[in-house]
Amino acid sequence: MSLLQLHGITKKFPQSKQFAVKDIHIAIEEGSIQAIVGENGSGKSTLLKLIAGLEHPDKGDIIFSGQTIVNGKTAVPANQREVGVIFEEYALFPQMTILDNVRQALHQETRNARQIAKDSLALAGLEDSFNTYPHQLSSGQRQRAALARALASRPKLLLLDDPFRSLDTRFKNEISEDIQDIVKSTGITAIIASHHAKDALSLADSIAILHKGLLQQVGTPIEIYKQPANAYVANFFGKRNEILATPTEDGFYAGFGFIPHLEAGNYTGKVKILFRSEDAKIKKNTEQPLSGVVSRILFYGDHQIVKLEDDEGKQLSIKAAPGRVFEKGARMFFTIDKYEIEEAF
Ligand SMILES: Nc1ncnc2c1ncn2[C@@H]1O[C@H](COP(=O)(O)OP(=O)(O)OP(=O)(O)O)[C@@H](O)[C@H]1O
Repeated sequence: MSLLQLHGITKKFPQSKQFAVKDIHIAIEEGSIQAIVGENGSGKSTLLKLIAGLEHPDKGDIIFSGQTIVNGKTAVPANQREVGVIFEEYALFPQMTILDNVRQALHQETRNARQIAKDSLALAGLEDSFNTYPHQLSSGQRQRAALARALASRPKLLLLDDPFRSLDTRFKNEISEDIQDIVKSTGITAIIASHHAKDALSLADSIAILHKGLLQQVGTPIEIYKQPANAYVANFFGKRNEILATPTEDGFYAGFGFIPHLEAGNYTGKVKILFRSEDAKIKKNTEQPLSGVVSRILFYGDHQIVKLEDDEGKQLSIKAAPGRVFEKGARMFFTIDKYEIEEAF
């Protein structure tokens, strides 16, 4: 069942020429983690603010937990929506301990506020730091404290705006796993905005991609990665190789050699062959119709990327196992297991 539905949400700021978000339709399942990803300025924060009630859309409706909370000019105020937010602008108060920071987020009349704040901090993994001040915490711990503060009032929906922004990989992975655990154990629904595509792939149940305020695709991480709706989405999750090729009856000729393809004859003009570095394989067998000369080897610990060049200096990248030894200048043979074809012009 959907907890949240956006219907045709559109917002343009008066000072701006472009729409911040335009005609957004999306339904978010209860208890799920929805990632909203996109480059800087794509409209992620605006969308979260519209959901939180911190901005009002020019057009569109929002239905939250079965109730219409935004409809034309009318809207339920932000403080009456059961939404917890983690925005960079709402940093922790530096002069308060983190326990007081979390308590302060609760209603004054809340009974057992101290205990609730402690429970929230414990849920966010900060049971040993109640009396510390924000400056005494690491950036990862501060992010946890912000999480505890947003969770304290037990919202139905948690909005996190780029929670990994200033975290290094270790903290990022830890917090990412904790957010997953917390969401799944409390039943809270979370929407996480991030400009980092890879974080979203491992964390979210569903991913929505925004580009210049327009929704490009919504789907599971596997759908988005394996069946991108367009070239923008495909490249957002890692730039694809692009080889220019000429069709013949039974395949395509490219600078790297021949790519057999039974329906190549259906194409009249030049095409682009598009594939990810993991969809090609370097072979020991030298009787492959595709080859290139190693121009660069990039080692990443758990894998390496080998760049091959054709005779005209055009490059492509192939992912290889970390233990394999490659030599710059050597000719390597390869296959492309999965690719897309696009008309070039
Ligand atoms: N208060 C505002 N006044 C005017 N323009 C704004 C305002 N807030 C956002 N914008 C504009 O709306 C567009 C979307 O901005 P938004 O902050 O939502 O993007 P974002 O994807 O969250 O970017 P980032 O990753 O940099 O935070 C941008 O062009 C931005 O300049």
